[in-house]
Amino acid sequence: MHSSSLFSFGGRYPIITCRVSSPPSPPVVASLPLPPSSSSDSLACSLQCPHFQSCSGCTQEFNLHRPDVVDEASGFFKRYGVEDFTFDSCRLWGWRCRAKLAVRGSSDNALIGLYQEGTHTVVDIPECKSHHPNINAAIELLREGIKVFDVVPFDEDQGTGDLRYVQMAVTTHSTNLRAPERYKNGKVQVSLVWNSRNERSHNADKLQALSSYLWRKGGPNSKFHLIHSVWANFQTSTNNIIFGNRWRHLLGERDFWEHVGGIDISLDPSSFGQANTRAFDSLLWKLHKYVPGGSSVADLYAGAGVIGLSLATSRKCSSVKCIEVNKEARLSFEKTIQRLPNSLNCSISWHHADASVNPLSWIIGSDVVVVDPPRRGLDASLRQMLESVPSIEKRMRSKSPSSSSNEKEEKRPWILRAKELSIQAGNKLTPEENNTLPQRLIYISCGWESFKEDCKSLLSSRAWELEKAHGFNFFPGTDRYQFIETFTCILYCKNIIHAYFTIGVFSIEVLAVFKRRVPMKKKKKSGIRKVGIKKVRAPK
Ligand SMILES: C[S@@+](CC[C@H](N)C(=O)[O-])C[C@H]1O[C@@H](n2cnc3c(N)ncnc32)[C@H](O)[C@@H]1O
Repeated sequence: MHSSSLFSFGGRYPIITCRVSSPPSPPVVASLPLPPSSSSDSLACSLQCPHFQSCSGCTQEFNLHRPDVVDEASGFFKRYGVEDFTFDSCRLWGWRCRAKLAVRGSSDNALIGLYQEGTHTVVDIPECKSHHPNINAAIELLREGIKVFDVVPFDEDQGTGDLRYVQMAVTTHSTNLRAPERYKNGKVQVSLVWNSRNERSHNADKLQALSSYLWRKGGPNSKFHLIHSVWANFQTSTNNIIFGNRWRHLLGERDFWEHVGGIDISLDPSSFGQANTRAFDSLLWKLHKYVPGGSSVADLYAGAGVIGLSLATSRKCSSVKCIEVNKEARLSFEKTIQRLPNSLNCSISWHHADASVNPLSWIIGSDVVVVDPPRRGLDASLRQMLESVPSIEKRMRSKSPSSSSNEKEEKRPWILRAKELSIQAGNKLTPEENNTLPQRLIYISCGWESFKEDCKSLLSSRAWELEKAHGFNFFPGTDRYQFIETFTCILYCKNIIHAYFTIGVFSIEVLAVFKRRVPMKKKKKSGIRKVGIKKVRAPK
């Protein structure tokens, strides 16, 4: 039983609960609207992690439920007319269900963790408080296996060793368990990033031995079933990119299922997955409210299409079009659609395409466009197109129906290429073509700094106005400005010159809803001639 200290903010604030105990803890759903902060709250909601300060993962020790950026966000949205910004503090510990960790050191003393800020020194983090507890348990099992089979951790300077990184992903979706038991009993998919070209390379026997060990000690026939599956990724490059292109499923279940936003989603180890599963689920349910039933939706920066597919199901959309540049995500999309309800009467498509190339072609015919870009924010061409939606619409209206672009044979090569790689699903096979442009834009952002710039730019175009904004504590404890090396490959040269730039990494994920701005009608001239008005000074 985990002792907890519950406290509440009386009066105009609803109850917020925080737990003092270590993870695992049940979901902590708080907020709405913003909770105040006091010194007792900050202590109760503190990280209590032994690795704080040595590990670069977390930078905020206290007040996890209310990161500093929340005040800034609330002020920002108020300036743009949103008075009721809300913040959901979500689960504060044990929230990370997906972690990529470097493996360094020696086989007797493997260091499995993150880099120290601004360095390439790996800090071991066996008791990380952000990790789902079963990730920490799987790391310990891996550490044992490394020792038993003399697996050599990677040496960055020499480019030698066997194991470079490990990705641990937890699925909390076991329907064999009662719902409250599922999170705690999450199973871990382990992906070992192996320093070789393929499974036939010289150190392949160690890979085999290590994965069998993990399965024997943590698989379904062990005392504590911890491991969902084991995968290998092969990477020999000298740059800092974690994964190579070659993946192999070694042991356990091949498919990895999670349940968010009302649907089962399949996530391959190679495709993008949210680290904070429960916070993402909260965001999706909030998002559903802003999409009218029966809408046509364009989901840009779609990954495996989780957002679009959850909307298709819950909002009974007439069409959903997902656009994603990483072709690896396609497989997960294909699996996910197989588990959607048969009754779905929606035209669903996924396109392998760059949203920044001719972005208009992706949003035309949609009522709602959802964008979920990486931390750097929207691609400039997409933002500019969204800003010119009113003028594009005007031009389209003035064209005669016979000259409509839909009736022309499509010749643009980037559209043709994306069509070749697209998947069509759902009962309704062809979307009803029309030339409408979206009335609503929903921006999901993991990059607060870039979001502010995009938001200011969208609003100053006078095409959009802000309707609502919500914040979610996706990465509790991580608010900071981070130094990023610009030329990572030079680390492997002798006379290293490090070049850095800073980016802000904030714990907040923003859901901002924009609606089309209704232009003010020009007043008609009344025909009455204006006569001069003499200003009369008010009597003192
Ligand atoms: C923050 S993730 C969101 C993924 C997805 N919406 C989800 O929640 O699972 C951003 C995604 O955008 C994709 N991406 C990046 N640049 C892109 C571009 N120019 N066009 C299309 N997709 C892009 C990335 O591959 C990544 O999958």
